[in-house]
Amino acid sequence: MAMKQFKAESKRLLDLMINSIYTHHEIFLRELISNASDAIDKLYYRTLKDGDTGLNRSDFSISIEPNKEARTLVIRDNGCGMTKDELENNLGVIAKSGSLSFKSEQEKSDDIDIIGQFGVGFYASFMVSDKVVVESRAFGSDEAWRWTSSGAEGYTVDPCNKPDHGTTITLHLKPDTDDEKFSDFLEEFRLRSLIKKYSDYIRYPIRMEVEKHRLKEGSENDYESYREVETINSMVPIWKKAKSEVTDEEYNRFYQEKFFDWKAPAKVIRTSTEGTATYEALLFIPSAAPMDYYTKEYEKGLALYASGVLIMEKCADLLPDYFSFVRGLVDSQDLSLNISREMLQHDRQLKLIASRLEKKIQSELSSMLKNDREAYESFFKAFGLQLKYGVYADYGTHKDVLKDLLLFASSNGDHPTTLAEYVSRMKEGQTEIYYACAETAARAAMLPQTEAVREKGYEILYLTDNVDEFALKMLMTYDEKPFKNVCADDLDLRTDEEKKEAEQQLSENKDLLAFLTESLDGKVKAVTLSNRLKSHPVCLSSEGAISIEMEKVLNAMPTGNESVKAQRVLEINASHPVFTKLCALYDTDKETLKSYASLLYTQALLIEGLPIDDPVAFSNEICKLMA
Ligand SMILES: Nc1ncnc2c1ncn2[C@@H]1O[C@H](COP(=O)(O)OP(=O)(O)OP(=O)(O)O)[C@@H](O)[C@H]1O
Repeated sequence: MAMKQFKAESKRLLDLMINSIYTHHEIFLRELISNASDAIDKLYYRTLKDGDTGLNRSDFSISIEPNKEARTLVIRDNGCGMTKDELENNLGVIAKSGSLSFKSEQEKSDDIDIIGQFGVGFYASFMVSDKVVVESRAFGSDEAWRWTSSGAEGYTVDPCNKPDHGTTITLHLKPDTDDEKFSDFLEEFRLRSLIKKYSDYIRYPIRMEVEKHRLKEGSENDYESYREVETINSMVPIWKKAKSEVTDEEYNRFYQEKFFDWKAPAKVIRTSTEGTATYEALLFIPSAAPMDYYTKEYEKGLALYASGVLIMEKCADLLPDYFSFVRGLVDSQDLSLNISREMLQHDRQLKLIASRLEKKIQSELSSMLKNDREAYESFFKAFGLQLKYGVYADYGTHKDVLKDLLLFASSNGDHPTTLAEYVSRMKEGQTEIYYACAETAARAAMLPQTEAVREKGYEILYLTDNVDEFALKMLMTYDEKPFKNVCADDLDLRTDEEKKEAEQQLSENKDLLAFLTESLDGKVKAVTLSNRLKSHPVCLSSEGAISIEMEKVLNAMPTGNESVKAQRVLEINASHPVFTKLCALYDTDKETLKSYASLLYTQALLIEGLPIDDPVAFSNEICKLMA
């Protein structure tokens, strides 16, 4: 058959594999064994479900056959096999083509990352081979096909003879170089250790002919060697092994291989129950968010096994959205193999398992927060946003699960705080939990409105994510203490005496303030004297439920319309020299006063990080003053 070309993306990946400077060439074997195991899974699943294959579990196996003379390594399985079309579609096009597109063009030389982050699967064979031959016969088909490729220039597919169903992959190993002896991959010892290292938990026997020794018949000390096929892997899935038998390293490796993460997980959770719902679960909290985590490409879910047989790769119903970062699997004997996706959604057992897992994840995170603060803070950096969305979502239904897992920056120091810690530090007489919103904690700290609160010795939470204030609004209170935005117009920290004094000042300046309000022509609801400003001349506050920060967030949403507006109030500091000036102008020069009102309002907008209506006019006004 004529040579066919690889699809562009596949060719790119293939080039990377062939010229790989990646040091872990050995992973090719793990990839091919995993594929073989997946292919057997498919056929075994069909065997259990339909019972029409005439096969038993004990019929399935994977075999590894090194041949030093021919310099080939064969990986053989009796799984589902591939039709001609499947051979072309599966091996001519990279399955996870999406993974590659995450990497931008300029980064593509960094092949270590790509290999580490995404399973490269079948193409890994080209890291060690200069020619790969795949012979396959789909179960139930009477034809077999041979796919051959010597690398990036393309591949051919021809008919071949293959008596049994399944797939046989023959790797023609590259010649040895000074840096790497590819012929090592034909050594029994090396192959055995690779199988143990990477594929021990594969649930089908991985067989290899090995050299053994025994006493010669009739002799007492004369040994002879002989060859025998041996099962190399222990076959017990990692989640079925006794906890004491599995090392942290093994869990990490399992996680990294199964979920294509180049970092070890932040936490491994192993849990099982018996009774109304019997299951074993092995869960992982990743230490960093995958690149697609905060996009709609990311799919949450846990792998679901029924008595050790994989029935679904990603069962979304097992995880609430706010814990969507958790990866792992659940194996339960209560589930039927025949269960469909739709039925699963209504399955009581599954609901029960999901709710237990939710509690378990919550309690593990709490204990991490308590016992390993550093790890928790780095977890929260990666996934805290998801937890905060969780508080806000579904009308706050899940707030009790999540409220003690939240962290916020605060005026208390460089480390983020929990709400409970904040409350424990509240001063006598403090009744509210104060917060300020801005793009960064540093900017929040600079807001003029924070000054008076800090001066009282009250701590302030600095909210820097868009969702933060919405989440706090959903919580309403923590430990019965209401949350209070330092920019809210009804924040009042004054003593009765101070209040009285201020009231008098307000009535004395009534006309001036009314004039300023009017001259701002609807831009603010009112201009008033501030009860919170200390050294700054002006600030904006908001009246009612929508804060200025919420207005910003809502209007920035793609679906937002500009009609959501906070009720703005311009506050002026009566102790500031600028105010004295305003009073004087009111009596002598109302035109200049009008322009000052506009300047002060624009300054307040800038301080809040809000866009100004007419930057050119603002600049002209300033220049006029300077000249
Ligand atoms: N031994 C095999 N038997 C049957 N089908 C196979 C075999 N090896 C590979 N395939 C098919 O080829 C496809 C591509 O394999 P490849 O290893 O490149 O990607 P993958 O297994 O889908 O992804 P990954 O290895 O990254 O999990 C597989 O999805 C599978 O359909």
